[in-house]
Amino acid sequence: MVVFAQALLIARSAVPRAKHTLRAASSGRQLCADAATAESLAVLGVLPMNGAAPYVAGGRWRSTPNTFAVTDPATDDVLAQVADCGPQEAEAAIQDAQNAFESWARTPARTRSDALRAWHDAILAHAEPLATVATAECGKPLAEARAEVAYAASFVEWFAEEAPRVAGEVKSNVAQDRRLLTVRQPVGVAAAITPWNFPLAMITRKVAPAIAAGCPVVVKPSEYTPLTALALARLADGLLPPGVLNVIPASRQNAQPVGEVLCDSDVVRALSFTGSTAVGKWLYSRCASTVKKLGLELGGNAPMIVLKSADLDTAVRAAMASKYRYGGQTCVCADRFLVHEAVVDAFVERLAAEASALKLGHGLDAGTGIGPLIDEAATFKCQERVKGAVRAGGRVVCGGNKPPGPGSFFEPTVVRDVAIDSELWQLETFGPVAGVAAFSDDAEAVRLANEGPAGLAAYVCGELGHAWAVAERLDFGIVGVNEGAVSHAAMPFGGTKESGLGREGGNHGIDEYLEDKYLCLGGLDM
Ligand SMILES: NC(=O)c1ccc[n+]([C@@H]2O[C@H](COP(=O)([O-])OP(=O)(O)OC[C@H]3O[C@@H](n4cnc5c(N)ncnc54)[C@H](O)[C@@H]3O)[C@@H](O)[C@H]2O)c1
Ligand SMILES: O=C[C@H](O)CS(=O)(=O)O
Repeated sequence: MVVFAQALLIARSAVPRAKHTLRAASSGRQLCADAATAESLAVLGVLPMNGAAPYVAGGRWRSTPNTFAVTDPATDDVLAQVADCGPQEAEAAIQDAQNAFESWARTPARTRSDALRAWHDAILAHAEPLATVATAECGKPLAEARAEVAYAASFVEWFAEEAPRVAGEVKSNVAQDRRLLTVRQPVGVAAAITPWNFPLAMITRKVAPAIAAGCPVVVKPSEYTPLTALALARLADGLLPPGVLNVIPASRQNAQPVGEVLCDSDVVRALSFTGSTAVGKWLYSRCASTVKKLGLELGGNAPMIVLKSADLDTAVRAAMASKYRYGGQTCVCADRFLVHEAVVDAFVERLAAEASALKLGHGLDAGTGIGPLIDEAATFKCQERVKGAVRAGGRVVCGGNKPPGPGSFFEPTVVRDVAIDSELWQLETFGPVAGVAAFSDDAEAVRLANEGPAGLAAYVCGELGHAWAVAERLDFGIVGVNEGAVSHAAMPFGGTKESGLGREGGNHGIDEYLEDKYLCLGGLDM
């Protein structure tokens, strides 16, 4: 079982970054401008149709009249054109999924398990091209992308094993004239709307349990990372029946119109979303009209409490593993550091020294510790949050700037003496910026950590008994104790408060796609 290892290590290989185009044997049309990505897409079988990467629905790869561009955030170069699905394509994909539902629901669980296992194996067999495409689209260092491939595959493996274990129950001791049974049945067609920051794992964390349960899925990936989603789907070709896995990429302009179709359809019985809290709230309200089963994995703003009893090496290691993973663009990154006044100077000095040592660069280049943020808006947000924190009395210890040149980069940054009412403290920044505030009293640290609408992840470093006592008082779905890299397919992932609804992964992740049906067998004379 894969434990999600922290991948801040230097990327191992320098994938050649020659500039030439790959011309698909079939159409001879250019798909991708970047050599490493083009070769990877070819290996994965994501080849152009009418000059753009096609989408898949009902087991058929199709093109659309319109396409949208996918860019490399490190260079601002256009990587490829991709089919731009709108409401019409979404409606058709839902119907394709519905057409597949009855047969897939009746398929023996072991058969569903075997199909998922084969997909898992195909993903791992194509780990390098998958990682390369993911890095090209979302910018994460190749080492982290490789780790994400393993993480994504671990969800497919986990739910391949869960599929045959779905079972009902019988209560035979309630009454003489009846037997009471439950069976667990797939809810029906599921929809998944996913973010760009884990373009593989956020899809398999939804699709694997749905397919294991017997639910066909329509996936709308992020407009930033559609090629990665299409590559995953291509690897499922021939392993899943037509219509079980449908991927409908859409441009930013089509995201909401497609979302409306998915929400308004009474054929879609479950919708699982991972992304910002604002969009999650919109989907929550839009799904009310059809009362769907809803899974929401939303925004974070994680506190990390460093207690007086903390071991400094452990605390800094946990901070680096959490804060600067994928340049701080994960929903579980530590953002708000509450550090006991007795250790804050030493902690800040060590953290700034290690953060400053991270090399900015293209994710495919060896030595890159932090790649670009996803777009210019993300770097602007970081810059504004740092400026605001300084205006409120904070002090930049390292970083704090967008370096000159192309790409949406931002320096790994530590700001200390951050005001609790500053936006850097109050809001999720989603960048490589650590905000540090000192505390003197543990109860005050817990109060500050629990303040606000975010309840996804929290961290606490200290002597074990001391840290555990604090951890149990934190109002979050996930708590790391002396550890900054906590996510694992075997454990429930999700948040309290406005960080979401439901849990993904673990022993109950498949429940999101099942209905319990109670059957009463009466008229027995025993
Ligand atoms: N809790 C988690 O597991 C988790 C994981 C990853 C990211 N996130 C959160 O996601 C955010 C960053 O990801 P993002 O920028 O992709 O989020 P986002 O909400 O902007 O986009 C997420 C997905 O929703 C789609 N979308 C956007 N507006 C939509 C609309 N009106 N209707 C339908 N679909 C719409 C996007 O196209 C994308 O596919 C951060 O807040 C982060 O904390 C949470
Ligand atoms: O950011 C989103 C992911 O859920 C974080 S993790 O890879 O699951 O830790």
